[in-house]
Amino acid sequence: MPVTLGSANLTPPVILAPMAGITDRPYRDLVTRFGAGLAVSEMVASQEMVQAKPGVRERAELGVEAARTAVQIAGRDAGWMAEAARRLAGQGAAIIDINMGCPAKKVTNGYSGSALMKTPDHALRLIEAVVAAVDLPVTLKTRLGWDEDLLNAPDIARRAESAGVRMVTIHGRTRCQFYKGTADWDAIRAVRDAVTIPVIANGDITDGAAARRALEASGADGVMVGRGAQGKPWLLAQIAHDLWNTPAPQIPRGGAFTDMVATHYEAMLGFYGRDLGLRVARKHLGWYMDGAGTIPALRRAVLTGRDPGAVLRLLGDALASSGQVAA
Ligand SMILES: Cc1cc2nc3c(=O)[nH]c(=O)nc-3n(C[C@H](O)[C@H](O)[C@H](O)COP(=O)(O)O)c2cc1C
Repeated sequence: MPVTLGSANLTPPVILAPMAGITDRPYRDLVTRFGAGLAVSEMVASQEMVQAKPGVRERAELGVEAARTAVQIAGRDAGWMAEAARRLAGQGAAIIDINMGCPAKKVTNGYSGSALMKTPDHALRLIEAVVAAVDLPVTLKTRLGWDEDLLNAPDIARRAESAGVRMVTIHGRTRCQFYKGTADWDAIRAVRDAVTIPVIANGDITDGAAARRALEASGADGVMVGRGAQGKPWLLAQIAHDLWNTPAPQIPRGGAFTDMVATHYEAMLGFYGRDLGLRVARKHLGWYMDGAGTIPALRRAVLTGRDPGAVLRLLGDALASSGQVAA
């Protein structure tokens, strides 16, 4: 079970997936406090970060659990990527992760993200530049390939290992699948067989049973969980407990759940400021209320509220009258 990368100890090897607009500092803090092995930041566009474009700095800002934070960088230019990695290392990132999996057209049209899988020689030069730029472990996140005709994740992973990459995470879909269908955990085994570094399986892992099946199918060393943890920041610790009998997380119920949600909400307002904080918070509040079984009218009132103080009061009422809290 132990996975270590330099001074970073990823035990338990259950990792919060990078998710743009979601895995910001307040949420990573919350998930790592429950007991995740590592949390990966949402992707930071390397050039924009180095040029200090508005809004980019906050996304990379490290949380209190910096030792358990990987910062993910995206881009297609080796120079910008290396410089971004250098600066993030200076800010205390424990690990630099390279994005080679994002399927969004606005990213792939610029030949970044998963489009790098179509130009592996170029991708390797970029990886080498990042590895040379920092003393930290560098990791890589890819998909199985661009499409069914180019399933080159094993080859890229093998070359990345030779270039000094210390761990690869594979989302078990191709770029052309986007998020459709189901993740193919069996296909990740070819990557496991191609390298000696840790391999992490990702895609559609939503509980301990799915994590166990993903590990059996892929032979991977750990799992990465994204959407399944939305509204359930304890899920990664629960998966680790189910698989490796690590301490069970205290899943908050009743007033403790309301307190956790309120604290997360206030952390988002504090981190982003009032207006942007409220916009970002709506996503998380919606997931919490879905999980709590909040009745639609109360849910609507919370999600359309404009005054942050009133939203907090409405949220307390909505959760107090929900099934989860009453249980
Ligand atoms: C809203 C959203 C944003 C995402 N942003 C990123 C990102 O910034 N970098 C990245 O490598 N993957 C990103 N992903 C992909 C996830 O990291 C993960 O690979 C994918 O969601 C599959 O895992 P899951 O089924 O556990 O969610 C994103 C996914 C979602 C749903």
